[in-house]
Amino acid sequence: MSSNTPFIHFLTDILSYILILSTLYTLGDYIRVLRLRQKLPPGPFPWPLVGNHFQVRLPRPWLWMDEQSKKYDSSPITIWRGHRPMIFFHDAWSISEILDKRSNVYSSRPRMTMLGDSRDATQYDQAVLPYGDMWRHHRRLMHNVVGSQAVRSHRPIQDNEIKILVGDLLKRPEDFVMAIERYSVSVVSSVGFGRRIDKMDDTVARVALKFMEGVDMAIPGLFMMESLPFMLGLPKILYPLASKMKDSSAQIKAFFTSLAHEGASESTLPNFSTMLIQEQKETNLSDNEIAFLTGNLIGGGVDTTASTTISFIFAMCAFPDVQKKAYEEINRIVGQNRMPDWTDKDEMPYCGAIVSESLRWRTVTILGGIPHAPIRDDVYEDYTIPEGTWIAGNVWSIHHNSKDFPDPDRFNHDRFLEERRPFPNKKGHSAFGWGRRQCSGQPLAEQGLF
Ligand code: HEM
Repeated sequence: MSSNTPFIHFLTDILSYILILSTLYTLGDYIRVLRLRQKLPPGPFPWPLVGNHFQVRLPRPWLWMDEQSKKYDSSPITIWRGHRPMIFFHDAWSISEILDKRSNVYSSRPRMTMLGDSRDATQYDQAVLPYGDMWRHHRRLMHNVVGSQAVRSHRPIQDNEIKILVGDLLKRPEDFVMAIERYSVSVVSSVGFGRRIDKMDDTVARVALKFMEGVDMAIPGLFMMESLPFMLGLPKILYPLASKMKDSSAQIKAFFTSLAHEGASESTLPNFSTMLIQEQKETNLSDNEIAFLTGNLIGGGVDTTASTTISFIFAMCAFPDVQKKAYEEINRIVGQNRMPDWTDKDEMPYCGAIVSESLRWRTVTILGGIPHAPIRDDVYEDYTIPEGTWIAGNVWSIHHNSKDFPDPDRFNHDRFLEERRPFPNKKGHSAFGWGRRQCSGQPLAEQGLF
């Protein structure tokens, strides 16, 4: 008999224990999921460990969810990311009931692996911070730079950048996407760091393009790590994405920290970075928080505004009758000798309605942007929603509901002009989210889109 035999026995015993314990854990966990499932809105049957990860139909999961909502005849449906539930609402009224009317409960964020932990953002980033003092502090700082009063001071920046954009579009119409992206980056970079962007090969513009890849992070079914968070700790050789995320997040944070310090010390124009570095002297705002606050201008403000503008151009090509009406309005109110500006807005209802319809027709934050979470267990209809549950709106379904938006695929700005059909908010659409977590940059985005 070999001298290795006791060691081999020992190893086999250990492996058997590990196997038995993992099987028991998986079984116990699955029983917990199945019990919890009975108290939640309906949805497809989850598998052990991975939940519905492999059932979500990509690349457009909002269409699959819409089918599920119809199949179960329910606005809220439950999809499982691993053993954690996500509830997606499919009409404007039920999501508003929860996120607007119960905003005292539903203004936190769920723990997220991709958008939060993998970017080391959970403790520092306003967009994913749990509801609390730090989030309120960040929200107030952001409001000081892109709130409805503050954005008036950015009009000259937007006005100049729009003139350059129009020039670029006239010179090279085939490059319209790049011209619009440059415009969007330049506006937020000027506001954030006092630094204009001339060309798309500028470093800030390249980082902004990288950020655009990040919009998918809150889409269910795309990243296994979201269903199995322990994968974030796996070594590079087993799961390269985890290390890649951590490395690129460290680089992006260092980049925005130095850009903010540079903006505060070198730019002669008033900017957000100057305000934050001053705030850092008076409060305990960390460099990490400054990196995310300034980075959010780029992360939140570039792709959203650029994509909405691009959708608007597509709509004008596909629906020339709308374009004709807008052109007539501009000619009537502004004439041929100057550009429209914000003082004309009240007299240009068609153009205002076209902005709203662009945000509705092809909403960029199609699954509501970032999910909300309740700060405690809550009862909604017959369901008990546990604290921390991922709650989001399927904005594709909400904006394609023919009861609220008849003939929804038609770009019809008249729906924002006519006698308003009832809608849970005054704007008549849900592109900017709900309740206390509604988009911070909405005033800047709307001012720019007009
Ligand atoms: C068309 C343009 C935009 C759209 C459609 C949009 C949409 C959204 C949506 C749906 C959310 C999530 C809201 C919720 O949780 O209920 C959000 C959050 C946010 N947006 Fe925007 N956004 C736009 C432009 C901007 C701009 C220009 C900025 C910054 C200058 C910005 C900064 C943010 C921030 C910081 C949050 C996180 C808010 C929080 O958690 O407190 N967004 N946005």
